[in-house]
Amino acid sequence: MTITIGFIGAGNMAGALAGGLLARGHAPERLALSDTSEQQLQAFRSQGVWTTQDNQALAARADVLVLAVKPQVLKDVLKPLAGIVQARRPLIVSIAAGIPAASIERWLGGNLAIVRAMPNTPALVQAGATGLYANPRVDETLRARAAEILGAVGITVWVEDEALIDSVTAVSGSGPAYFFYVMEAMVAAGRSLGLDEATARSLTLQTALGAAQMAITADAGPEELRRRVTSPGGTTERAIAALDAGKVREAFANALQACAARGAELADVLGGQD
Ligand SMILES: NC(=O)C1=CN([C@@H]2O[C@H](COP(=O)(O)OP(=O)(O)OC[C@H]3O[C@@H](n4cnc5c(N)ncnc54)[C@H](OP(=O)(O)O)[C@@H]3O)[C@@H](O)[C@H]2O)C=CC1
Ligand SMILES: O=C(O)[C@@H]1CCC=N1
Repeated sequence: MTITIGFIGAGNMAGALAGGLLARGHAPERLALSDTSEQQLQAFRSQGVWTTQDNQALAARADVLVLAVKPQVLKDVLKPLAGIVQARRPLIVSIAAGIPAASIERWLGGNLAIVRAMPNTPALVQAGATGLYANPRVDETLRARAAEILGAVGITVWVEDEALIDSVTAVSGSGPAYFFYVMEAMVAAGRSLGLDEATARSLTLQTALGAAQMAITADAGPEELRRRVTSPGGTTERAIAALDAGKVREAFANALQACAARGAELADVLGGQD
C-alpha cells in the first residue's frame, strides 16, 4: 500500500492494528501515529513509524485517518481537525465504539467518506475479526481500501445497517475478553483441582487454540464438535450439565445484549452532541 495510514490514539487497539500491519510487512514509513502520551509512541518510533503528539500534523499527512481514541473524547479530538480534514479529505475510519458515522461527519464539517470499523485485539497476531460499515459517501475504491487495511490483520465482514455494528461489537469487538474470562476461570478451576499454575495455564490455552482451530476447519459446527467430545455417561456430560445448571448460555445472551445496548447508549449520550 502506498498510502499513509494515520492513527489518532496509539493505545491498545491502534497498537494491535498498527503492530499487525507492520508484522504483515506494511512499510513503517507509511504508518503514522499520534497520541497525547509520548510513552505510547516510543515503541512505534523505534520501528521507523512517524509519530507526533500533534493531531493536526498527523491529519496533514494521512490518506486514511483512523480514529482510535476513546468515544468519550472523540468529539473534542475531531472538532479542531475539521479544517485540515476538509482540505485533505482522507478516508475516515473510526473504530470508536458506539459513535455514529453521522456524528463524526458533523464534527469534521460534513460531506466525508466514513467507514466505521469494529476490530478486535487479536489483530496483533493477524487473527483479528472486524465488522465494517460504510456511509453512502464511501465508493467501491474506498471500501476496498478499508477492507484491505483491516483485512491485513484478520477477517472482515461488511454490514449494511449501521446499527449492526453494535451487534458486531457484542460478538467480536468485545469478544476476546469473554474468551480470556473463560480461560481465567478454567485456569483457576484447574488449580483448585491440584494442577500448578503453569500446567493449568498451558493446558487451558492449548485447548482453546485447538478448539478454535477445529471449529474453523472442521466439517461440522460447534454443537456437533461438542457432541463428539461428550461420551454418553462420561465426564464431559457432567461438566456440560453443570454449565447448563449455572445458566451459562443465558449469561452469555445477557452479556452480549448488555454490550450492544452500551454501544447504543454511547451513541445517544455522546453522538448527539454538537
Ligand atoms: N480495546 C479494544 O479491544 C477495542 C477498542 N475499540 C475502540 O478503540 C478505541 C480506542 O480504544 P483502546 O485502544 O482500548 O483505548 P486506549 O485508551 O488504549 O487508547 C486510546 C489512546 O488515545 C490516547 N488519547 C487520549 N486523548 C487523545 C488525544 N486528544 N489525541 C491523541 N490521543 C489521545 C490515549 O492516551 P491516554 O491514555 O493518555 O488518555 C490512549 O493512548 C475506542 O474508541 C474503543 O471503542 C474498538 C474495538 C476493540
Ligand atoms: O470495551 C470497549 O468499549 C471497547 C470496544 C470493543 C472492545 N473494547
